[in-house]
Amino acid sequence: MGSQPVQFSIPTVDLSTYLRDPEAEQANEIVSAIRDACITSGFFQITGHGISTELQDAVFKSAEVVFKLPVEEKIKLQSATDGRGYEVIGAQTLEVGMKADLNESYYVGPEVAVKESYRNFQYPNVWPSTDLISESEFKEPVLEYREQMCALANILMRCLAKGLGLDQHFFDGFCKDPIANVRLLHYPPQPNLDDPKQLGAGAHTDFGAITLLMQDDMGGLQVRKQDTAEWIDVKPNRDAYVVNIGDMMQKWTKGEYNSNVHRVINRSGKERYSVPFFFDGNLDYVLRPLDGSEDVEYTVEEFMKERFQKAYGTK
Ligand SMILES: O=C(O)CCC(=O)C(=O)O
Ligand SMILES: [Fe+2]
Repeated sequence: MGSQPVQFSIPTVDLSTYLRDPEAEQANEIVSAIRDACITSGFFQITGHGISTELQDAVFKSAEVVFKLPVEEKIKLQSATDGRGYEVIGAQTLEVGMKADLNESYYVGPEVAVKESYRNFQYPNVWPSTDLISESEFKEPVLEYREQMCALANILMRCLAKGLGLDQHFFDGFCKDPIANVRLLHYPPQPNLDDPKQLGAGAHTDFGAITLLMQDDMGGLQVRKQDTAEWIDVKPNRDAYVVNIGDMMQKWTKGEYNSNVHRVINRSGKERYSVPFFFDGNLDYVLRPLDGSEDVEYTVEEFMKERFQKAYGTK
């Protein structure tokens, strides 16, 4: 027991027992399966998460509706600030040396009061005119979804804390009033399946604490198995969230939890939709090394600014 090295895996874990009673004996098995995933692949899938199919369908529908708008309407939904509203196809090239990523996306954060100036990462949302898309078709389901995903992320952070041998409430302060954004993503089919330089999303790691991804049935997400340099397909499962560890959590845990490289190639011949939810914690939270070592402390805001600067030279 415990002496076998943990194998690379992307397990599917049913969270329902944990949700019913986090103190139950079986809940410990869930915590332990999630820990094994976090220390190897950095990826796992969860079913039994409690988010309704109706709400998920409504969010996928919102994505379809917004991306079907004419290009001249979509570009009006771009924001002057990063991380909100529409982003055109090819706006990002996540992997150096590759063609621009073949996706378009739309970012939604929490609603904020109108002000003269905004703090980093706390910018106002951009909404399509209600002449184009009604609030009940877009704004309402996406905001409701964001709320529910925050609650689910909070629960997962408790599992992650337990998996590190910490009190389950250890991350509660980090989770309060978090920077947490929904990204609606649309990947057109690859025009040329033999072009190795064209990816839907180039190889990258996520920046924040954890990402919870809802994906359709098309497939295309791949995770890097570092020891063999293989790309492992993440099996699409409409009922599951793909959860992965981000760079902030990797650094915070001194590498115990793994922020792994992943990419997307839409080989399905059809449109692919996915909806990552990036959970990055409270901007003012001070990240202290979990092993109690005397490293410098830094806030979530400082970490995220530095990470964005490294990737895009902005902020
Ligand atoms: O669309 C996907 O499956 C993954 C998207 C992703 O990795 C990201 O947006 O960071
Ligand atoms: Fe990602």
